[in-house]
Amino acid sequence: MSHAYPAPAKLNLFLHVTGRRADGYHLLQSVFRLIDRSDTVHLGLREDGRVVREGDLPGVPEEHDLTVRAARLLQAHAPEGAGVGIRLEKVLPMGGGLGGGSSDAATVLLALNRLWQVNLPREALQKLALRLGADVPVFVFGRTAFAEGVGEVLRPIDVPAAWYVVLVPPVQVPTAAIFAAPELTRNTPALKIAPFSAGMGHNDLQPVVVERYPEVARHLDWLGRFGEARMTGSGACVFAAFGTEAAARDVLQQLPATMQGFVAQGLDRHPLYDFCA
Ligand SMILES: C[C@@](CO)(OP(=O)(O)O)[C@H](O)COP(=O)(O)OP(=O)(O)OC[C@H]1O[C@@H](n2ccc(N)nc2=O)[C@H](O)[C@@H]1O
Ligand SMILES: Nc1ncnc2c1ncn2[C@@H]1O[C@H](COP(=O)(O)OP(=O)(O)O)[C@@H](O)[C@H]1O
Repeated sequence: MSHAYPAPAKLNLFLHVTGRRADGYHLLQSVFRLIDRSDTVHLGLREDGRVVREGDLPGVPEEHDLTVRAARLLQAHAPEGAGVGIRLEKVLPMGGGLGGGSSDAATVLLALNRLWQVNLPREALQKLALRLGADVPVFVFGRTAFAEGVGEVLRPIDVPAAWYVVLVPPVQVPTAAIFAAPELTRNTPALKIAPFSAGMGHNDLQPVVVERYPEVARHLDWLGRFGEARMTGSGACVFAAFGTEAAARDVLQQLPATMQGFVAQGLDRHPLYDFCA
């Protein structure tokens, strides 16, 4: 018997690169907003101590799959014999800046924390999450967050209710290559945490991606006719915020046949928020 758990996407409402650590990782400031567009992670408990991926994820071998790695990390804290079969229903585009793979991994941590009765507190689970990637802790944190460090220093922040039009350009952007670009601005002055306001900040990765991926530029230009259009994370997806669902749907309806997109609502809480204390 397997159970289904949602893994929601995120948007970076802004993303500033404020510096670089000695190990090459970049220091960021960002507001992460979860949205109600999700992958689904199916988990079936096993008692033979094995973590098994069921089904294929094109381009991602089982040993690299963040969900498999997440389960194996948590196993160190689980009772003898705890195992799981993992099947993913992907909706979120890979390499889209929506954090799908990271969210899948966080969902595995949150769900197995309960199913295996590991009961780690949230902070400990966030530390494990960081070992999987800079983007994983925020999904365990589970609330709209002002992020610093490499994305792991998280504080809750209030953001007004919003509906987002998200466009999915038909390209995958490799995160590491964008951070490594010589022309990337790495010295945006650090902000003090302040009340969030619409249109606040910018995305330092955006000009680098726009220059290299004309499709991202084309999608930004189109969406920019209806609101402030911005890229999330290292792209390729772009979004704009609207005050009502009707306004967002009206824009999506006008999307040309050569583009793909969806409407999603901002979430104040991860659907599995209560899975850890
Ligand atoms: C840019 C962001 C913004 O939320 O999102 P995505 O576009 O990936 O969704 C994240 O910082 C991405 O986090 P994540 O996708 O987990 O990245 P990781 O696997 O940890 O790192 C991939 C590579 O990107 C570079 N990297 C990543 C994060 C960071 N703060 N500085 C970096 O320089 C490093 O070269 C690293 O090897
Ligand atoms: N379970 C997974 N789902 C998606 N991608 C994964 C997964 N495990 C590892 N990856 C790798 O992580 C990369 C980034 O994926 P993802 O988090 O979906 O996008 P992004 O980081 O751009 O938001 C993928 O291109 C893929 O190689």
